[in-house]
Amino acid sequence: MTRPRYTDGAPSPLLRPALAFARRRKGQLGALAAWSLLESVRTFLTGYAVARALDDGFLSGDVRTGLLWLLALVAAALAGGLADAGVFRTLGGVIEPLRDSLVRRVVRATLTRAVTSPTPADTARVSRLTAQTEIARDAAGGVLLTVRSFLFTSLGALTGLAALSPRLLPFVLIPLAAGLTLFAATLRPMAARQRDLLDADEHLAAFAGETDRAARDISATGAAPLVAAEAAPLITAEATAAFALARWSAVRVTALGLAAHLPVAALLLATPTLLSSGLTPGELLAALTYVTTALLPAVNALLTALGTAGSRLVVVLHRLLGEETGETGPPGVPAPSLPEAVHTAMPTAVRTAMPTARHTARHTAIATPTQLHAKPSPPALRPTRPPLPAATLHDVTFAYGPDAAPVLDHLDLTVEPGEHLLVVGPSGAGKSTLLALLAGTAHPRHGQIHLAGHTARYARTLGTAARVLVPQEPYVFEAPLRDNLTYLTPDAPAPRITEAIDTFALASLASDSARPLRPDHLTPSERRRIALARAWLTPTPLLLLDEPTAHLDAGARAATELVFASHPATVITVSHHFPAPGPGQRVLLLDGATPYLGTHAALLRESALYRELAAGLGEPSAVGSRSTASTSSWAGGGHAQER
Ligand SMILES: Nc1ncnc2c1ncn2[C@@H]1O[C@H](COP(=O)(O)OP(=O)(O)OP(=O)(O)O)[C@@H](O)[C@H]1O
Repeated sequence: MTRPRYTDGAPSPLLRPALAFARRRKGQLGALAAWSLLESVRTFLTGYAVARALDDGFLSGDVRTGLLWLLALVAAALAGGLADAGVFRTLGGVIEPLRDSLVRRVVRATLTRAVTSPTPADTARVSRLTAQTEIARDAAGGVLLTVRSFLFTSLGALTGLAALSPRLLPFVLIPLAAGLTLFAATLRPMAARQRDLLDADEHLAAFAGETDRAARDISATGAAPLVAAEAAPLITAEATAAFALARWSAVRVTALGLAAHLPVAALLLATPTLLSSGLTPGELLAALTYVTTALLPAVNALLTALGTAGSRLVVVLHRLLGEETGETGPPGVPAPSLPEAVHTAMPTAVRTAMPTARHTARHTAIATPTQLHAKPSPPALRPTRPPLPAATLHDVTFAYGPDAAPVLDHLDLTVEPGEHLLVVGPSGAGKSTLLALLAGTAHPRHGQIHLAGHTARYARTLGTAARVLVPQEPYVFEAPLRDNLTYLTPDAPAPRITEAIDTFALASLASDSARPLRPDHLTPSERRRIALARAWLTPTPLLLLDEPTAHLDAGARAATELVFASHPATVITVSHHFPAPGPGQRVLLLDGATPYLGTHAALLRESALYRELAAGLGEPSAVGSRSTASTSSWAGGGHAQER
């Protein structure tokens, strides 16, 4: 799934709100700095008092002076305690308003979206995001506390080192700077890797959940190999993301070693040189005290806090502030809610070869009968001007297996919105394969397929909002007729369901509304009519019908052809039977080597195979009548390829 790639770790999107917040809280931040300065004093004294106690006191035989400096150490510890109390008291004044501000922003954004968005409001969003503000509050508190502690502890320690002897500074400053630089370099890639891992984990978990729920359907249709094939890349993606994150974690450990441990080693190694150049034992011990009791823990805490709470804070703030601007989903489509994210990873075999039980937020309100006769408006895909083609295939090649001969070979095709395309051809020519590619259940070896501008792979995650496939073997499950019909549109209004039952002559199966259907007791015609009615009930912009009239008697066939002929969606129908192409209606003839696209009349003129099919398999009356009615030129659409 393509999300907008927030460059996690990149401060720019968060910097402005953070600075604005800091400006508003200048007073509290000033108080925090004042208390923290006391912490610097404590750190300063921690080393300085040790040096003086040794050099001026115990090593010079002046025990009293030594004890006085030790007393200063105790006073420093007490001052540190005071500083800690002050810091925690002041911290609340900074962090609580941050939480309040985030909650306000999230609620405002959610309510605004609920009022302005045509899609149903996701009321769970408020509580979900309020929980995220709590995470932001905790993480921000932790990060602020640790960064502040590091800065003021370092200030105290470095001032102390400079006061003891400026020669000590390079032994600490150089490795510290190197370690922190290396750590900073890991922030952005590591945040990105963390996000990758989170994404991969979410996709895999959602896929596993849906697979579990769809287990019955998967086993009923023998779709297990397809599901396994779909799971494999998700598992690989998660493993790859975890390895990448582990590699960056190793770099981070190196950074910690450089910043925190190398100064100790450097000081120990340089001890002879430092002592011989005039440094006193007290000063050396004080330097080691600064490094081991102040700097090392502060650096450790800083890197750990930034690596964990910091990353979490960046991700959560991106989500919260992205929520406010609506930047939480792929560009060009509405932001996905959780059910859609789940639907995204749903096994395709269950989603399209069989309809899914899950109704996603992308489904718009069911069209009324009058709306059905209006111009189609794709329910979830944002309108664009000029309208995008309903479907395009660009240089598409597909074969069942790496060594198999291609079923479709470098096929180009453009289907305009609202167009009704008929696909014909001899058995095995690849008609069902073409529908599978459009539905996203098969993927081309080469070339691109788009539905309303979205790749077929992505479009399939939109479910019925992108397309509905009625396969050759319609799927009916053991449940009452109504459940079977509303499988794709659970909130279909009762009058529409009644209309579907009438239109597809299903009244005999609806007499006992609570009685589950027994799929094995249904005739092929009944199964097909149920699947057609189910598809007809959806407000999908693209219907893919594979042999919709197979097994139907003449009356049902005529009714079906009529109802789909006036359907406002783009309809691509594969049929051995010629359902009387209308004037100007384009027909795609697949015959393996040379697919032809044109009107019925043009194909009759140009293709012997088409004439043969029309004469042998079609309905002579329909073909005959239409052949005189069709006056459009060859390849009338202009976009399609005549090959
Ligand atoms: N799952 C599959 N594995 C391997 N080959 C397949 C598979 N499905 C179809 N084929 C082969 O691909 C070719 C195209 O099949 P497809 O079902 O798309 O043709 P079709 O034109 O729809 O045929 P029909 O009109 O008989 O339904 C055929 O040779 C078929 O045997």
